[in-house]
Amino acid sequence: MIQINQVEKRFGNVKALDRIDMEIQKGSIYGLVGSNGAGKSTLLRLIAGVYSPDSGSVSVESEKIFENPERKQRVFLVSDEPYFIGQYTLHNMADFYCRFYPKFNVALYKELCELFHLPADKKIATYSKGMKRQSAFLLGLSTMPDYLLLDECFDGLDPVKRQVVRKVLSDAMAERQMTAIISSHNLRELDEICDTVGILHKGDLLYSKQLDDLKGEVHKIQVVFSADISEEQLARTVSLMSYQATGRFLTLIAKGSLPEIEERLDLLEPLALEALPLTLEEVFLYEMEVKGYDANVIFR
Ligand SMILES: Nc1ncnc2c1ncn2[C@@H]1O[C@H](COP(=O)(O)OP(=O)(O)OP(=O)(O)O)[C@@H](O)[C@H]1O
Repeated sequence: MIQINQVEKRFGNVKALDRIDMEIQKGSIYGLVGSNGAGKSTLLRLIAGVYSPDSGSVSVESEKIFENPERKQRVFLVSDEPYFIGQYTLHNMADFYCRFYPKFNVALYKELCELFHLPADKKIATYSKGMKRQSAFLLGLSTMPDYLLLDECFDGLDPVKRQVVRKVLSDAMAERQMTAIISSHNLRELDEICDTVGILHKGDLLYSKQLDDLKGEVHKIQVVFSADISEEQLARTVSLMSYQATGRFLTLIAKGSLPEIEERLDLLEPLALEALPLTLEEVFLYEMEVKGYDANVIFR
């Protein structure tokens, strides 16, 4: 498990992280979302032990990570700007990593090269941006980390490659309880991959929750009543997050368990009632609006 307690990190007079508390369970795929400058890379670098916090603590399996070579061996950070040596091919990079990571898994590396269809004998400098990101990901995974930190490395991957990444990550989790943290600007990209999501905004962790819990808590319901029902009346009936009316045809977003919401709305004798699925993006949007944040600022 990764434990982050009251972590603060400043760069000069910029407070990149402001007393963050967070726990990331072993074996989970945690999505870290936030706009530019929210503090995602800083947080990942603190977890990887690249930075030390100005105050608070970052622990991996109950030991502080900074200046802890043994713990650092178990964490691998794939940077948002992956670094490859000058004229190296992917195979050259794999040989390089082999020297520094005793657990580097050559069989897995070769399997991943085939899965991603990467020309491993060509210079990485000639690869596209997406190919470089895939290369950094597969090299990182081949070092067999217990904790793989991925800084925006899926942004811009096509849907087929995202599926491959998802499968490879879930295999690693099933086989050896690997934990992954993926940062992104894009909730949609994380929806399919992650089981837990946290939102960072201007150095604050606004939210951290398991997706199943989150999606089970917020519901979109279309309902038609025979009589006029006011917003106030609805708000007294259910925990109303949003409300739109077109005549007597209402679309509401409500919080709570779905059977309970439906039962309560039934008391108002609707002519028709239907619950519709919400995307993760919509759920966050409503949650953030209720908390008084402008979701358009957070997710752009
Ligand atoms: N090495 C540094 N020196 C000075 N300021 C920094 C440094 N690293 C980060 N910052 C500042 O800390 C804040 C958080 O930056 P960070 O890179 O963690 O955000 P981010 O969420 O990863 O952003 P992006 O999505 O744009 O990559 C920003 O205001 C940034 O300018």
